[in-house]
Amino acid sequence: MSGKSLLLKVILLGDGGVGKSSLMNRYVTNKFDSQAFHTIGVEFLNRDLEVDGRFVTLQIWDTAGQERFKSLRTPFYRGADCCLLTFSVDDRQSFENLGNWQKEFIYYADVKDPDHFPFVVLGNKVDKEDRQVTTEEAQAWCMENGNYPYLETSAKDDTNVTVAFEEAVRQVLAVEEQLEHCMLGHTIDLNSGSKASSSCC
Ligand SMILES: Nc1nc2c(ncn2[C@@H]2O[C@H](COP(=O)(O)OP(=O)(O)OP(=O)(O)O)[C@@H](O)[C@H]2O)c(=O)[nH]1
Repeated sequence: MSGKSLLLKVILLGDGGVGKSSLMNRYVTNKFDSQAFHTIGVEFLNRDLEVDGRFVTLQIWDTAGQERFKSLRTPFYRGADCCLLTFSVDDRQSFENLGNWQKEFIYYADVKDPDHFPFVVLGNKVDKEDRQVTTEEAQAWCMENGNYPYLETSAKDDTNVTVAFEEAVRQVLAVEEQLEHCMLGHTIDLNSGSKASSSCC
């Protein structure tokens, strides 16, 4: 891949066993392990991609979802450009815990402007038949909690996995573009001597 690449850090958060490591491994190595072990602390893998003409190196951080590993994962939240809040559609509790993961991330990543931070929500394991969370209620949660994009994935079947990581990149690029737009607006307004409009930043 040629051209200057933008390094983006995305982080996968969610309950233990929802499939975070499996999503990362499917995306980066195109492999799936039906006997995957729980993650201890954090792990990361890189993948280069091109989204809408931008070259990006995606650094994907996979965290341990089990509560006992909280102190090992939270120091790695800072500097993340996007957070993928993940639950498993066959595990209602993992869906109900999404709000806790969102709060934990905002606190430990020290997000200054949570309303504009790019979160993406993933409902994983859609290949399973014993579903406990409907698409509609997951979409409703996303609407109510920040109007986040929602994608249903399967690391096992490779459903929407690439789409999910590309969506994370698009969300980050959109925020970046908005910031650039606002800064440009301020510059123009400052040059013309008028008060800068703050409608978008
Ligand atoms: N059927 C199905 N099983 C999956 C899928 N994704 C992951 N699994 C299985 O679910 C189990 C847990 O997957 P992991 O990827 O280790 O889950 P995790 O969220 O990383 O778990 P922690 O490391 O404990 O936080 C493993 O047995 C996986 O094989 C999926 O899309 N479909």
